[in-house]
Amino acid sequence: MVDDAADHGPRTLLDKIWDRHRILAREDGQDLLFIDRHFIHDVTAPAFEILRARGLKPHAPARTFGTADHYVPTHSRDMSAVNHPERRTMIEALTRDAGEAGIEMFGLGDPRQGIVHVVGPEQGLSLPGMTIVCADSHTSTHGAFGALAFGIGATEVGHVLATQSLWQRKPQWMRVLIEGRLPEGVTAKDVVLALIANIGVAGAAGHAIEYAGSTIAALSMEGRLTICNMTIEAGGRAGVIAPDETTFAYLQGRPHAPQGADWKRAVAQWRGLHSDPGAVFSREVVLDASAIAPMVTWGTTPEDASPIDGRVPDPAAAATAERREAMGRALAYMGLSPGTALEEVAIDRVFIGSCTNGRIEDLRAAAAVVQGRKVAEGVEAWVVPGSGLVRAQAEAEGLDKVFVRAGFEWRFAGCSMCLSTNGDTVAPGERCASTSNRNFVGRQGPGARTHLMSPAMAAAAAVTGRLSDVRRLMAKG
Ligand SMILES: CC(C)[C@H](C(=O)O)[C@@H](O)C(=O)O
Ligand code: SF4
Repeated sequence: MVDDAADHGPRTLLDKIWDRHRILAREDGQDLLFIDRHFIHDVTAPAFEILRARGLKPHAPARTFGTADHYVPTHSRDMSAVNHPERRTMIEALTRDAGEAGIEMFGLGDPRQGIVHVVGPEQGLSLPGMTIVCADSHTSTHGAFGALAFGIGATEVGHVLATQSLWQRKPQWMRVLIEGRLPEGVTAKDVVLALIANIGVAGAAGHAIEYAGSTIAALSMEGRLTICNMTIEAGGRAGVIAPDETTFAYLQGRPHAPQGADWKRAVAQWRGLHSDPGAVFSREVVLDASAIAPMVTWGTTPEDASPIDGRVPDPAAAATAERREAMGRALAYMGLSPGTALEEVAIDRVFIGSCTNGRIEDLRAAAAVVQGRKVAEGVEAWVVPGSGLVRAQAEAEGLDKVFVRAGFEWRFAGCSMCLSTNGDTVAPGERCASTSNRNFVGRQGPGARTHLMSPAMAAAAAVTGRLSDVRRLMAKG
């Protein structure tokens, strides 16, 4: 590998990871990077065709891990519940191809199965300093451990499977500094929605983001995963947080984390994974955590987000004609009128889950709001844990009972209604309070209207039947 670190000045975390993984540099500015970890899921299945067509086999199966998530049913764990031929084919093809290649697979029926971005961290497969790829845009999630993690396309999957390397152009490096204490009822999800509302869906285009500051330092590992997960919604290539004691405590003892003497050596090395004082960033954005309120989206991109105590904005007040038109279209799709108080908007469905907010702390936060309350009349509310292990943990804590008693459906792990590729959909015209990451037109089903928010806010919406300020419910106890 090329090691030109010696005579450098202060380096960023990205420089450090990049330099350690660069095998070759090409004149056009692309570098060949060694890839430590490759995740595959049921949508990746066709990539194996690329290999077969060229007579190739996966080069490093032990660095590759698979899970079935996008196409799996969430009302049952039985393969016979997949009554859609295309979905069944995708799951079966992945299972077969992974099996033949000697790739470990967390399939349907495996207690560790779940959404790829929940499973990787949970199993200790995503570690500081690694390069991590997956044919999925939300691979940015794994950057929360201080790894360089990003989504790749189908052809690139073939390249990584065959060579365990990938040609990449180094992104620019942007720092998002978040300082101060989060107010009561405000979570990592609100922070990242506030950031995207601030910089826009293309705000980090061409950049990898390093998140830093006292707010990030105080966040749990799960909160950090939520923030890195949504980096892609700001157009960022990757989101990274320097590893610290919180990171090490989360990883210690996980099945694939180093053990014993290896653990000690690894932690000693990981402590060097941070941007050096004086390292230069191409951009910096600063956010004041104490000024952030619980957020909800009202439009059809994650940028269309406002504090819950606000109103549906008026396109007439938009800065540009283009934005005015986009807002007008979004409000028409969402069935909302400018000036309506967000808290007056009635909802039909609630989805608590996804790789953004389907982890145990998310379910605990939602259950704390739901406890002793009932799902509002006419609302259909679901909890879809991010993995089988999250589901089991929640059951061990009795959270499933809190949800079921309140009238929620308690489902099995998968992507489910985040993208609806498994058939879990929101009906046309219905409005869904969702803890997922994208509120695009038709994302949760044709004509479905998505409002993004935190798990606690989604729980508040479930029990009131409207978009609601969770802080008020918390005050009542
Ligand atoms: C299906 C997959 C390729 C896609 C992604 O890239 O993110 C999906 O996970 C999503 O969230 O839209
Ligand atoms: S939960 Fe949603 S965002 Fe995450 S991988 Fe699945 S479909 Fe994509």
